[in-house]
Amino acid sequence: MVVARRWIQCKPFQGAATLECFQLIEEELPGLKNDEILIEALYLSVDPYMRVYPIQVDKTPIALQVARVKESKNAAYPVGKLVLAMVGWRDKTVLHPDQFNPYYVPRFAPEKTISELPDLGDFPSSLYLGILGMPGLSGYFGLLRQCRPKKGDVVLISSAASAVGSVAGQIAKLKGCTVIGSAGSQKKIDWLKSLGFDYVFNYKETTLDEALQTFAPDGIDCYFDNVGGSYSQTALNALKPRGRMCCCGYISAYDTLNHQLDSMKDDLLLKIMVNELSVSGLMVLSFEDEFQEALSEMAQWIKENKLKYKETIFEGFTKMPEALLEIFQGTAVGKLIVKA
Ligand SMILES: NC(=O)C1=CN([C@@H]2O[C@H](COP(=O)(O)OP(=O)(O)OC[C@H]3O[C@@H](n4cnc5c(N)ncnc54)[C@H](OP(=O)(O)O)[C@@H]3O)[C@@H](O)[C@H]2O)C=CC1
Ligand SMILES: CCCCCC(=O)/C=C/[C@@H]1[C@@H](C/C=C\CCCC(=O)O)[C@@H](O)C[C@H]1O
Repeated sequence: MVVARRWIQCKPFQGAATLECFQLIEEELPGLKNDEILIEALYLSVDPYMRVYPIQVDKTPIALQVARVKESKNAAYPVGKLVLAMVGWRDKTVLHPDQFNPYYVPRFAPEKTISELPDLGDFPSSLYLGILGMPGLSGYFGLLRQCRPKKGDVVLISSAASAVGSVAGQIAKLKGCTVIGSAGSQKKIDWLKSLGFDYVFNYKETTLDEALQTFAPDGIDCYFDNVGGSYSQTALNALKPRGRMCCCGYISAYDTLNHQLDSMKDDLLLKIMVNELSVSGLMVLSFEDEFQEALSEMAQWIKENKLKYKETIFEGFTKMPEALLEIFQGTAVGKLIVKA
């Protein structure tokens, strides 16, 4: 008989989570059926998103773990094999390696519970939960694909000492950027300096406004957001024209909520992040080099009656103010023109 332990959330979150919200329980595991395996956790990831993830399995919060096969009735999973398993806060689990992931949500969790460890060479297996796992990949793709840093750019990273932020900031350095990072303790500040961050500050002692006045008086080119809220509003305001922002996290809010994010459903940054929205500002003169090509294409569409137009023409130069007011009264259809 194998006894497993798992944590359950025994009380609802009401504001900041407390230890009393969790209870450790024991349960006897069933014997293995054909093709099943018994795995034992070696390392479990602890991630901010666990506080708000919409699914628990029998009240057990989500977690990815590095686990070792302890018993097996599946030739493909011999005893001793290491796997990544999204089985939650459990120390031992009996499962079929191909089972559907009970924590599955499209875009948020994979369909399968078990996945292979990446074949990357001789690294401690715990790294596959951090820098060589989801957090590291978040820093990598969030910075390179969404911030798109260029050599010489000024890049701001919030929660810069976090698993995600520390990767994003180091990659920004590798790309030749000037990197500003914030964190909440001197120990983290010292670590960031050792990583080569150009400027670091403790956001609990220095406001972002003050830090940017000193470190980036001309503004920033990229902002890698891990925190949301007023910090991110300030960072947004500091972005230069055509600056880029990655909405990666909103940790300033997770532990202030009841279990779900519903109470923040209209928050712009949260919606952009969770729905992975691409939002871009436009000032059309930025496309001036392409105007001739665009006008030729539209002229051809008009000739082919594929693109149509309307005009509302006010007669006489003296009608300018009346025409402008008309725009906001909105009764005229089509482009407003004054025939002088
Ligand atoms: N979009 C995605 O796919 C992913 C997004 N993320 C997000 O990245 C961010 C970092 O995650 P991860 O690296 O795993 O985190 P870590 O657990 O490594 O670090 C979290 C840090 O966040 C800071 N923090 C905690 N509470 C607050 C608060 N109320 N206000 C401001 N900062 C706070 C603390 O550092 P300090 O206060 O010292 O800065 C804490 O150490 C999170 O927002 C997370 O949701 C993570 C993984 C994937
Ligand atoms: C707003 C929740 C946290 C978002 C940032 C983050 O840490 C993402 C982590 C993902 C995670 C999905 C997490 C939560 C999505 C639930 C949001 C909701 O609408 O309820 C998972 O996909 C692994 C990390 O990439």
